[in-house]
Amino acid sequence: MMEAGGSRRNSIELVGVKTGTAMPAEMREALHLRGLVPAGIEDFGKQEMRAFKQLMSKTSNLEKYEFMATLRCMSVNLFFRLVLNHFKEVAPIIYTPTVGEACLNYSYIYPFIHPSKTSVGLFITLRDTECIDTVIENYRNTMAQQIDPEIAVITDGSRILGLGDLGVNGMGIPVGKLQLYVAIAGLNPARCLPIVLDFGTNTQKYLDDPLYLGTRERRPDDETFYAAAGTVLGALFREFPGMLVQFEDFSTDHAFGLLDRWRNKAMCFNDDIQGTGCVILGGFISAVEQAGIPARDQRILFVGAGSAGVGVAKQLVDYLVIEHGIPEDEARAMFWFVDSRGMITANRGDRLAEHKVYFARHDNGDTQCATLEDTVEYVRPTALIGMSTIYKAFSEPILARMDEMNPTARPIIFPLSNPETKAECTFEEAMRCTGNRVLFASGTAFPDYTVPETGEVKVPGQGNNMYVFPAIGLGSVLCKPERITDTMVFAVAKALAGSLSEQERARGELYPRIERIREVSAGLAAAFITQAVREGLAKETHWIEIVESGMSGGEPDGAASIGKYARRVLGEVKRLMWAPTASVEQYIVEAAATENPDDI
Ligand SMILES: O=C([O-])CC(=O)C(=O)O
Ligand SMILES: [Mg+2]
Repeated sequence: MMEAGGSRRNSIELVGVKTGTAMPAEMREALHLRGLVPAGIEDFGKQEMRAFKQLMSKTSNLEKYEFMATLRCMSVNLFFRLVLNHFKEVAPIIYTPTVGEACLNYSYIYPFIHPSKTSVGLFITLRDTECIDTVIENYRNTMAQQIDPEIAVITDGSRILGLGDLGVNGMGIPVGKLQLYVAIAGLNPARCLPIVLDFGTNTQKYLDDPLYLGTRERRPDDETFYAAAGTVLGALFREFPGMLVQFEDFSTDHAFGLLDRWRNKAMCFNDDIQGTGCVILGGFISAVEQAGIPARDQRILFVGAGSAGVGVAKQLVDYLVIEHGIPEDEARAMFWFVDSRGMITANRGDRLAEHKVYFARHDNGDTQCATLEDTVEYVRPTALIGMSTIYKAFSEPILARMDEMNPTARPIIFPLSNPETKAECTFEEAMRCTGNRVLFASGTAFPDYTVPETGEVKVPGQGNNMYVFPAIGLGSVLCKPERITDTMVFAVAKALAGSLSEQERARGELYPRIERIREVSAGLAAAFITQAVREGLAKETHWIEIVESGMSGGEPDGAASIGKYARRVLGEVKRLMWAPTASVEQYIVEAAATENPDDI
């Protein structure tokens, strides 16, 4: 096994380097390392402890992010063991909120070391789209063993979180999302492809910044954008048939435009529209169940009327119609919106953007509310949903009013803007101002809150799409639906609400504890696959058989039985999820079998 010479020897050396302090004695001998490395021979657990200690010793979150990014280049295996085994601490570093800070600084912290092959993503400029086949060929040549990617997360950096147009710096988002795909959904890291469409930026600061890494020009017009994006997507779907594309953080119009153009043609979804909608719906279902008033008595005030907010509200309407039998007109009348000009009404005097018309109020008579405060007094909401990216828009007086106005029902307050610097309020504020009664979900991660009087620790719900996109993606990658339908996404939202444990429910939580996210995601993926099979859209016949074997027992039809069918699928989903290798011996066997140990 240890003979030297040629690429075999190189491969063994690489394995040796990758195992680091875990390198077995005979490998050290064979590689002539006697005297060159410390004596201690460790297992992976020890390495993980040391890495975690080093990580935690960094004082700023950005330093922690950089540490993780470097670790990822050095050992995929160690990186993911750290993420998986310390998810609660590490997720906010590699993902939101720190990833936002990392994107803002992307051009400054870009590493000097060459990234490991698996972390290579695609940076595609407008010029590159003219020779897209070469770009894909180049990517292929970097891939070990020529395995095709099974998922791409793609952005053009034009609307990164709530931070705006960051251009190429937005690459941190597809990278971070895919790291969560591996940790949460067990996708193989070697088969994940982050892509940024570097078509320029309209942010002058970057155009003027000598260290900006992207294309130094303004963004193209719509026609050029759609043609160029179409060239890239067409090539990706052609070259990697069966690959899932997740659209991420495109400016709102393009997000909807791309989704409309591709959703019926290929396996794709938009995380900010469908993923965010799904996770909010899941949390909302749980909140409505716990609020203490009938669903149809909810009065829901949305703050921020971008198309994402409106899209989310429409999903809530569908839910109220389908699950609570409320007629659509009545369900729609349970919603109010506030934008920068105040409450959205049909007679406000301005021309409403197309997407706002559906929810514009017609029953306000002469009343117009110019501010959120006025609208709250007028609507007397039971639920306040923030998608405004306005920091502290839910001021303490507004939160206190939500408490006073809802003496019997528990107020629902969802500050969903992201990252923390854009959040409408914090968990601590919402708890304090509502006598700890709030049913809370935020877009960013907030710390736990200890109730001063009782010492009870309250855990904030994180209505972040990380609860669902990994499951939608995993489900898609496994059963390969011809397309991803709203009803498949709806099945995931319902399964998410259904995934709360007895204790979580008793504590008034709206989402399962983050530590359980991998297990929960497997269940959600199973619900997705089951629904895809039921809709006749799953192309992997393997799943059709498994789902049908579960259905053949004569169980009742209908959405409520999805969970039951899904359980039969769950075992198979779990079996197929990737996990980092825990034993050094196994790792060496795997690494020796691959051309490129960087990938494991
Ligand atoms: O990345 C996140 O944390 C959630 C998300 O998709 C966004 O805010 O665009
Ligand atoms: Mg996003």
